Formats: sequence, C-alpha cells, structure tokens
Amino acid sequence: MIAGYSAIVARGMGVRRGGRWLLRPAAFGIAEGVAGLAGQQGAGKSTLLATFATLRRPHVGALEILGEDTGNSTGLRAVRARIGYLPGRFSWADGMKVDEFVRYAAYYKRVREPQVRAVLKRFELSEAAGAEMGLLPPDVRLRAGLAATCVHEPDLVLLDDPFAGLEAAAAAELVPVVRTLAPSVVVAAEAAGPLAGWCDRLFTLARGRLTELPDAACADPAPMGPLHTEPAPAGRIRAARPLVIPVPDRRRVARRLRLALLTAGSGAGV
Ligand SMILES: Nc1ncnc2c1ncn2[C@@H]1O[C@H](COP(=O)(O)OP(=O)(O)OP(=O)(O)O)[C@@H](O)[C@H]1O
Repeated sequence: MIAGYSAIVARGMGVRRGGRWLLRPAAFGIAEGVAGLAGQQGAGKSTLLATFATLRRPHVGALEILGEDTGNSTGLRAVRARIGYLPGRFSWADGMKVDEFVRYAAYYKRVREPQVRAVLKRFELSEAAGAEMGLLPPDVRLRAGLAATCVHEPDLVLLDDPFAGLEAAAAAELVPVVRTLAPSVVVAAEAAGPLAGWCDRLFTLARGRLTELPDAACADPAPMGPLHTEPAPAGRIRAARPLVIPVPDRRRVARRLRLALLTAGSGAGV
C-alpha cells in the first residue's frame, strides 16, 4: 500500500541494464522517513537510485517523484531541484578542498554563499573547509559529501552506499545525521544488516525483484513477496521531523581531522 503522500511512486516501472532486468516491472511507493535498499554487488542498487534521481529513465512504466511525473520535461525540471543525490564514489572531488566542493554543488543548485557557510557549519565542516577531500578521514569526507548533497535543502535524498569503507563506530555516529537530512531519505548498502534497526523501511533488491522486509528492526529478517501497492494522490510530502543535524561528538571529528591532516603532511598519506 502506498502512503497518502509518497516521495517515490512507481507504477509498472521496470529498469534494465546490460541486457537484463535489474528491476522487473513493479508498483511500489516510498513515503517519508528513511528507506534502506540492500542488494549484493551488481544487483542494480546504483542504477535504481540513479533512476530515482532522474538521471536514468525507467525502461517501462511510470515514475513519480515528489508528486511530479518524471516522464514529462516540466515534471523533471520541477523535481530535480528538490532531489539530493550522492553517488557511491565521488573520487573526482579528491583534489578539491571541502569548501570548493560544497560551493561547486551550490553553484549548480543556485544556492547563495550564506547557505554554503550555513551548511558547512551544520555538518561541522568549518574546521575542515580548507582541507583536500582526498586527505579527509572517511567519515569527515562523507560529511562533506552530505553537505554538498543537501546544500539546497532537498525534499528527497538518495545515498548510494554511504557507509562503505567506514568503521562501524563512525557509521553509527552518522546514522542520526542521515536520518535527518530530508523528509525522505533512501540509503543503499550491500547488506541489510547495517541498515536494520534504524531505517523505517527496509527493501532488498535481488534478481530483479524489490522486496520489503517485514520488520526493519529485525537483524536478519526473512523476505516477503513482491510489494502490492495502489496509486497515491500527487502532492508534496510533509516534513517527517525537524531538519536538525545532531552532532554526536564534534571533538572526536575534529581530532580525527587533525590527525589525518598531520599524517598527510608527514607524507604518509591517509
Ligand atoms: N556501464 C554498464 N554497461 C552495461 N551494463 C552495466 C553497466 N554498469 C552496470 N551494468 C550492469 O548493471 C548491473 C547493476 O549495476 P549497479 O551498479 O546498478 O549495481 P549495484 O547493485 O549498485 O552494484 P555495486 O554495488 O557493484 O555498484 C551490473 O551487474 C551490470 O550487469
């Protein structure tokens, strides 16, 4: 069943790549809150997220994002400004400083300087602003990625495997940050385990089928059958919770950053 106001509504949507179905035609809805998307390497998570980000078109069927039909150019234009998408790898940014990276995103999102400064502060990046992205510890680097993704205060945020390469403790510290990025957040990961217990809904993608797990709080839940859904009315989604970024331990982040920069300065690399 699709909630009254859904961030993502797919109707008979199918996604193909490399000559096979990554998502067989299906109907489903993802409303406000955090949805986890787990699937093995090559299952099609990145392709599906890129489709939600409107970078790719579905092979068949219709996709509505934030109440806009992505099948027409007016809907596409309207919705793109309201999406924040962080791909799995953004190593192309490694040579940029944190503030350059966030400003670059802000330029394309038509966001002004005060908002850039505000987002750097909001993600506890003021101290790291002049540091090169490639030299940052993974968690601070992810914060920079999240800042660039959210500089325009999107309504829907799509994160492709954001915790890859992070230690469990660092990932756990960032969970409350991820939960409050936007009214609707979709987070992909290779396994359901790291997503269980804090996502509001948990899906798996395997062999072209998207399946919702019965209980996201359960550590190793058994998959259910394909989703059964019905059309939802168009319209903006409501804010799920206040968009406040909790910072669990800012001194620890600053310490890690200083250590990384010192190590980089000594020529040892990070
Ligand atoms: N450039 C490409 N050309 C053709 N087929 C591709 C291409 N990139 C990916 N594919 C196909 O799409 C499938 C899904 O890739 P995708 O990156 O979406 O999966 P994923 O679940 O995100 O995996 P990963 O975690 O490895 O990124 C791959 O298994 C491959 O068959």
